[in-house]
Amino acid sequence: MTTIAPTVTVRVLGQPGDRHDEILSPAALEFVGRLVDAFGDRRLEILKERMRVRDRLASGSPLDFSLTTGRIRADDSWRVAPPAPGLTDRRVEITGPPDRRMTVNALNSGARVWMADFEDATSPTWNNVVDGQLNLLDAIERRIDFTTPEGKRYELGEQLATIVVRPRGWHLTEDHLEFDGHPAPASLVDFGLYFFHCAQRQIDAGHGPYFYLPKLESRGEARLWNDVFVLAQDLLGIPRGTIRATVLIETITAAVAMEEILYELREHSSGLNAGRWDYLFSLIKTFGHRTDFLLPDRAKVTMTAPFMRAYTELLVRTCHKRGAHAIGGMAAHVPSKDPDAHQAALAKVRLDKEREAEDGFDGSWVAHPALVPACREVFDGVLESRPHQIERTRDDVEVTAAQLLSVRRVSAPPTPEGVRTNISVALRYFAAWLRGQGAVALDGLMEDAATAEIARVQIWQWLRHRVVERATVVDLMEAELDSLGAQYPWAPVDDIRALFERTALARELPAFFTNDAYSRHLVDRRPEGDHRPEGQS
Ligand SMILES: CC(=O)SCCNC(=O)CCNC(=O)[C@H](O)C(C)(C)COP(=O)(O)OP(=O)(O)OC[C@H]1O[C@@H](n2cnc3c(N)ncnc32)[C@H](O)[C@@H]1OP(=O)(O)O
Ligand SMILES: O=CC(=O)O
Ligand SMILES: [Mg+2]
Repeated sequence: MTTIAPTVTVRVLGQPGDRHDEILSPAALEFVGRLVDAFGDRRLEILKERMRVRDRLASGSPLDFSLTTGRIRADDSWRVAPPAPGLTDRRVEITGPPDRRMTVNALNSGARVWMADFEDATSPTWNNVVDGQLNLLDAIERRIDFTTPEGKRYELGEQLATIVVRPRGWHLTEDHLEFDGHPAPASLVDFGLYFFHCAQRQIDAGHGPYFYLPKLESRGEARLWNDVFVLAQDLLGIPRGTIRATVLIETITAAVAMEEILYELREHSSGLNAGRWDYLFSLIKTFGHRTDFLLPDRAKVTMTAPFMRAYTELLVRTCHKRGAHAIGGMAAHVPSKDPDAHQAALAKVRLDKEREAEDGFDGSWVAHPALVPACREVFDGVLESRPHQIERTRDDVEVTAAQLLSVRRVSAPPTPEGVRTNISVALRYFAAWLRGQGAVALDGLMEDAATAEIARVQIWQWLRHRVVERATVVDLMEAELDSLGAQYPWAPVDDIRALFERTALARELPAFFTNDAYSRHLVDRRPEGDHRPEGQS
């Protein structure tokens, strides 16, 4: 146990791993402790406010752009900070968890930016969290090169992507670190450890400490992040305004506060990203009880649906009006070893990126190195020698809250195949997540926490509206669990069933499956000081 001046005590409850002490140094923990001390209570208030808003919307309050912040939207004089070094040209951004191989592969991929992800693509086991930080530090120090036992060499090239770290969202805790007896907010752990170790190193290397901020639900959450940035910079003597953060607009309540979110973070903002998968999840979670929000099979809800177009058009307009980058989202198709399937996946990704580039986005996300060239070619075609198209203000775009919510136009009951697919995806993804893998390719699609959330909340919604029989879902679930158990003898089938029952089949819809699964399955509750490997007693 360490005491952090003047009052905060920290306990590291996670089992020690190789070189973890380099990340969990007393000075780094003191720094995180100061952030927790300053902002822990405000985070709790924010979580309560989320519940209040959710209850209000569930009981019929209308969702709209706020009247009280109308002056922020009407004031044409403010802009966000200019693009920071390494973030001017963002035409291709690759995303992925910061595991060691992927860190090297992503940095070498030819993408301009690598979004190193502790949120949707990471299952936050203690090892993944601390090793991820170590990999980032090693990559920045250029000491990450290694050779696998099979003889495959991984080494950083000359032209590397700019690193942008996505810490976990405000809803999660890091239970392996306790400050004054309370689990630490996971956001502050991921942000704080990276900032402490890497901010100055990134500045020295000609870039800076850059972040993606996930799952924000309001302007107040953006203000909280901005205050975290101000204190973090002050504590380390780094000039204010050095940090840059791109906010994912991936909740329906954030969609009606995009401009306010940019405003709160304007000194540190590097734009907005259209996080389409969590956005769909948020729509179903918020309005799933309403029959006019009955969405069809997941595969049928595409980015050309009018309510999704309203969302992306508004995002581009808002960003460019304020001098900020608008970054596109993730097309879920991933490369395949089958040549025909591979070409089909490439064509779908290309189409998605073409629409984004033509709509005015300044760059977009890909999930795999083999997709970088397709995205780059599309944006090269539109941007030519310009680094972005921020000057293309979309004054032609007018989006109302009603358009963002015009789901009824695509509303339809699911097909039997759609039901089976969602059950199968959710269960197989849960199996991977419980094993420590936060992103997987299933049936040619990238699946991560956001896409799996859609799968499970759709099942909940279809049951609630009785467009699917409970007995059918239970039968399909058992059949899928049987095949999962046969294919992967290691899969904890009973845990996966119980997780699905609690998060998809229960009457009340839990806000995130990850809170439940984390506290039951990823938290290592062995007594402090018991450092025997897991499974040995
Ligand atoms: C909704 C959202 O939030 S989207 C953002 C969050 N989600 C993500 O970031 C998912 C990113 N993508 C991935 O994690 C992976 O591409 C997966 C899991 C979907 C597929 O990974 P794999 O099954 O390993 O794919 P595959 O076998 O084709 O990989 C080939 C090589 O490319 C590498 N690779 C694949 N995807 C990535 C990536 N995103 N970043 C870096 N390297 C990658 C693999 O490590 C592998 O390298 P190796 O040959 O040196 O071992
Ligand atoms: O984080 C991205 C998303 O689509 O969700
Ligand atoms: Mg997301």
